[in-house]
Amino acid sequence: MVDGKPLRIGVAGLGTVGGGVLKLVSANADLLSKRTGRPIQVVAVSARDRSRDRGVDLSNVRWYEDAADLAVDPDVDVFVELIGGSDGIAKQAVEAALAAGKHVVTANKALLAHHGAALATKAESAGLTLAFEAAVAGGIPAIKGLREGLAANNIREVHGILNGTCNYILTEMRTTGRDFADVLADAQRLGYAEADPSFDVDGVDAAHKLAVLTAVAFGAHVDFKSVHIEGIRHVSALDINYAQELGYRIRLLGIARRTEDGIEQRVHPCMVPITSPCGATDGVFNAVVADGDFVDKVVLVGRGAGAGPTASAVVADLVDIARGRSTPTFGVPAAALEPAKAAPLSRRRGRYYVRLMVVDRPGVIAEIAATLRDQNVSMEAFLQRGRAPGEAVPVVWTTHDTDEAAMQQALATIASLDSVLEPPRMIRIEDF
Ligand SMILES: NC(=O)c1ccc[n+]([C@@H]2O[C@H](COP(=O)([O-])OP(=O)(O)OC[C@H]3O[C@@H](n4cnc5c(N)ncnc54)[C@H](O)[C@@H]3O)[C@@H](O)[C@H]2O)c1
Ligand SMILES: N[C@@H](CCO)C(=O)O
Ligand code: NA
Repeated sequence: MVDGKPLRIGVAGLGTVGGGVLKLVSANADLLSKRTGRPIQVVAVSARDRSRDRGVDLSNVRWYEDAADLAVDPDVDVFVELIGGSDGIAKQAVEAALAAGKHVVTANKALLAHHGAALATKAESAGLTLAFEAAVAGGIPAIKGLREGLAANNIREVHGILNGTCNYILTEMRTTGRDFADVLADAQRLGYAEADPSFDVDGVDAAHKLAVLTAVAFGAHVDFKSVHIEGIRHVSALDINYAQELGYRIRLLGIARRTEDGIEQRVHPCMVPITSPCGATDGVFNAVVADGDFVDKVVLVGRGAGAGPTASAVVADLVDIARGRSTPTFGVPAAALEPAKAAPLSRRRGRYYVRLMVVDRPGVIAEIAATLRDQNVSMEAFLQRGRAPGEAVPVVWTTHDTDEAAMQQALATIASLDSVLEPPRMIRIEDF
């Protein structure tokens, strides 16, 4: 219902994203009002540090020490949760807002990954909107793109670069040779990283987003616990250089696919062709690639983190609410979401890159080749550069299509060989 009355917003959390939302709502006030037929006004906020200058005049805005009190303010129409965390105050305040009849907009993928289905049920049964465009792939309209734009399709697969911090780190390591810790500190300074950056580099943040994206893509229950998760801590400069030589980029990807066994969900470093959509997406940019049965492949690329892009997504959700538009939270009503059925990663069939550090002595390669033969793993390319008799040298190969289970078995055997000095580094190759 659009009646020209202001849409009254309460914002909890005024950090990177909250600050960005305040700025956007103020800077583009006229535009938003023209587009929705009513002003969007921030009337209340809750934040830890009242004295901090956020570059926006908050003198006429109500302050709350406790976000849960803001959530039930009778003069707030929409509660915007930008605090973060899967439980604690964020969950408590969102639940309080829904119970008090407020629409909720959140950027909190951790909350949605753990409690998305339950919160959607609460919102829908009260006729309220729970919106979260900012939670997945920052400024990219990935949720709306899938849920509204591709609503006519059976989605076969969705994959993408879902963590800006990791893509920024991998890009900077390749293009500048800087080391991991140094680039991560940069990403934190730029407002890309999570409060606990291990969520970024260990793949957990991308897995939160993938679980939410999967639910929207397939109309299935959010099933975070079934996501296979590996992060980027083990990706070395050596691997990044070998990837380049082989025609690939290393990306942390989230991949969700419908298979005969159920829905496969995985987050791990991948090698993808340099010219593929994900291979060509550098820096803090994210990419989301969806494959629908009628539309075929659709690619969305944009900034995945940072104040401006994330605020853009939060406010787009506010525009929907101001216009009175509503869509089932995950594309189908919460009661009709398909029960989670997870396909195991052991059923993956595909190509692999492997790097070993071995003692440079005769017979080592023959031992490795014998292990691969025993597991029916077929080598595609093999690289060994330079000689350093008696010392550690890298040995790299790629495989033809191989079963994950066979690959894991071969790697376990290879890891136990005396001549292999470090745990084997394996990166899955995806020829998207
Ligand atoms: N930074 C990004 O690029 C980005 C992008 C998409 C989504 N997100 C998500 O947005 C949310 C916020 O992220 P951020 O980067 O702005 O984090 P941030 O740490 O910069 O901001 C969070 C703010 O919440 C405040 N806060 C903490 N506890 C509070 C409480 N009890 N009451 C009120 N305020 C409280 C903190 O003081 C802080 O200012 C998180 O869920 C995050 O995952 C962030
Ligand atoms: N830490 C997240 C923020 C965006 O959700 C990232 O780097 O992608
Ligand atoms: Na988004």
